[in-house]
Amino acid sequence: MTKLSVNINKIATLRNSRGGNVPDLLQVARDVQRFGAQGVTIHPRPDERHIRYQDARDLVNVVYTEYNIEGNPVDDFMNLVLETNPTQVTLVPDAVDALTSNAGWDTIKHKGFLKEIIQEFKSKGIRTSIFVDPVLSMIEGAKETGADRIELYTEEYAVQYSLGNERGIESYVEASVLANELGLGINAGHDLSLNNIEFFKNNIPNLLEVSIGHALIAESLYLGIENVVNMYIRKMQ
Ligand SMILES: CC(=O)[C@@H](O)[C@H](O)COP(=O)(O)O
Ligand SMILES: NCC(=O)COP(=O)(O)O
Repeated sequence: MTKLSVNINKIATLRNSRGGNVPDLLQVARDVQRFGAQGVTIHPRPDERHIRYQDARDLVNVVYTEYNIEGNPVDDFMNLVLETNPTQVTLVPDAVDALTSNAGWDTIKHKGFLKEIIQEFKSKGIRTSIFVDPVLSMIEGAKETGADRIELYTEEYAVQYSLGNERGIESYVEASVLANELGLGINAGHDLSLNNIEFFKNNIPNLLEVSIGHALIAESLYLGIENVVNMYIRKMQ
């Protein structure tokens, strides 16, 4: 079964825009789990533009499904993850000023760095995932880092699918076949949506988790968040 982990970054974006607590991030986290989501994802960035570090702490007692914290492993992020002890940490090579995540790790160039960090998280019982492009050498490098899983960076898939090019899935299928052979778990995320999720899910062998936020929250403005969560779950059955 492919688990849906709802990324609630954009709930925090809306909340922060007025400085108060509307929408209530913790209540949305409770509700998406009640609606059937099997996980909650956050991506606290150094500038705390949406998710604040305190949100990550507050969510520890709210998330009873799978808690996934994503981010660039700078010292503050490392300390936050070790303090909150989530189900999973997903390492993302984001620049501090990046508008959003826009690249996977070079798992060959950064193998030593990643190995050390991953070992530290694993020693605390935290499942580790690294954000990668669907490039075979990067998948092989990911295995060398000792990561439990990869998260396939799906922006390019989403772009190609939106242009009607279903062949955009091919590199992701090849990467997934290799990951399965290497014993790496497969997660995926970035720009997945109600429009493209079914084709992706049906073509990726042993896809364990998708983390979806931006499109899901936007779609919920029209269709309602409970309805949208269940639409994703039905499309992945
Ligand atoms: C790694 C990934 O693709 C998501 O975490 C994405 O970075 C969401 O971040 P924003 O919500 O800041 O765009
Ligand atoms: N890891 C991807 C994620 O958490 C959400 O990405 P997006 O759906 O906001 O593009």
